[in-house]
Amino acid sequence: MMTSSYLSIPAPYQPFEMINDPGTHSCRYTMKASDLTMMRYLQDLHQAETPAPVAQTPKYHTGRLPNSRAQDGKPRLMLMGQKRSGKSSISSVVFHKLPPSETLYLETTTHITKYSVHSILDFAIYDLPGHINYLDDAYDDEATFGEVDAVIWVIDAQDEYLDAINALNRTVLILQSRFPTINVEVFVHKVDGLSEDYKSDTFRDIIQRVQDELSDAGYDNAPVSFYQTSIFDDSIFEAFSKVIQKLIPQLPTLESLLNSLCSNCRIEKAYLFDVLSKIYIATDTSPTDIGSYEICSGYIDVVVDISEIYGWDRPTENGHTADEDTEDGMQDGESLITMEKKGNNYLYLREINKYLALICLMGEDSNSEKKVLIDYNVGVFKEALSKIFPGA
Ligand SMILES: Nc1nc2c(ncn2[C@@H]2O[C@H](COP(=O)(O)OP(=O)(O)OP(=O)(O)O)[C@@H](O)[C@H]2O)c(=O)[nH]1
Repeated sequence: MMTSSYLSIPAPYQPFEMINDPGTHSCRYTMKASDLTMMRYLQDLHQAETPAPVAQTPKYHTGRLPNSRAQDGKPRLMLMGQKRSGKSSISSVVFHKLPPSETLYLETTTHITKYSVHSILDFAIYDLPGHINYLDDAYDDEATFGEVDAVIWVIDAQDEYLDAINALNRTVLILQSRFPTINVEVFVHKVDGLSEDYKSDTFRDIIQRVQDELSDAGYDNAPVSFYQTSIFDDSIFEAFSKVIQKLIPQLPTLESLLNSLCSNCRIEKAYLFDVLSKIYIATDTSPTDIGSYEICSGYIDVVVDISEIYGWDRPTENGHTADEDTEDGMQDGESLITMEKKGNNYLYLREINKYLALICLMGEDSNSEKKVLIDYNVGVFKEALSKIFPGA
């Protein structure tokens, strides 16, 4: 991979495309329909901010956070599962950047541990000790689950998992009867040590056992999803991204903005990343594959490392920077990287605000000569985001 990375270069703000006119041997500038489409999105945003009401009840609640007693819009997630299934390792790797190999030395969790994540969407993760049965009569369900938006149930796929499934089934049935709005996210974890065949057999078996139990109890449409995860690759970040996305009320708006950006700028895939956690809070609706996520997340690692050396203070809300010597015009970090093996393809990164970065895998016909136009459309996208997340 050859890099042509130019961090810290201010993005030109150019709404026009230069068109060569062969008849007159002259150039003219024209505003493209694509720009107008993005403009229209921007103008419609005040309506788009709240998802349109749907006739049928959605399968998942999409961020209205019905359990939040505090009404602060902050999602609360709970990590549950048998002891040694990998709960603390997951939160340490994803949110504290602990190298996966060092999770070997993590001590058993003895009390509920809270991790607060400060991002575009502040959220809290509670790590529950695996040896305590919270469904026991000694525990108050309302106090434990009353404010939770999603339960992440971790199953160790390398271990005997029948007990874990029984405990999960009991929990899901109680949640369905008492807290039906809580999303249950099952992480079939530690799949790194399994052969491909055994991995997919185990995954299918776990899904089947949970679904059978649910449909026997009459809950055919329970909000339960399954993921194969491991802390030794990007699968844990991908799974967490999908869990968090379900709790973002603005997701439909973000997706339609990204779709529009992709079609107007011939982008193959666009991700909106929370830079520090490497969780993507939205992507366009074209099919996702772990390969493109891995390329983008690797790119973020490189950019974060370089920014630690060459970065600058971002302007605060009143437009001043903590370090007033910062050059004028350096508002957004941006970077391009060329992937030699993939012909003309390149990756485009643009900082959106102090938490978010947009990363795009550009399509074949979107060569870097069109960068001015892409910059312009990304500028419009960024403006739209500042309306969706005011104050970010
Ligand atoms: N192979 C493999 N091992 C993992 C993975 N995730 C965690 N582990 C290992 O699993 C062991 C238990 O991990 P913990 O995170 O302490 O488990 P826990 O669920 O928090 O355990 P309790 O605190 O007892 O509830 C550690 O030795 C980790 O290194 C994974 O994805 N793959």
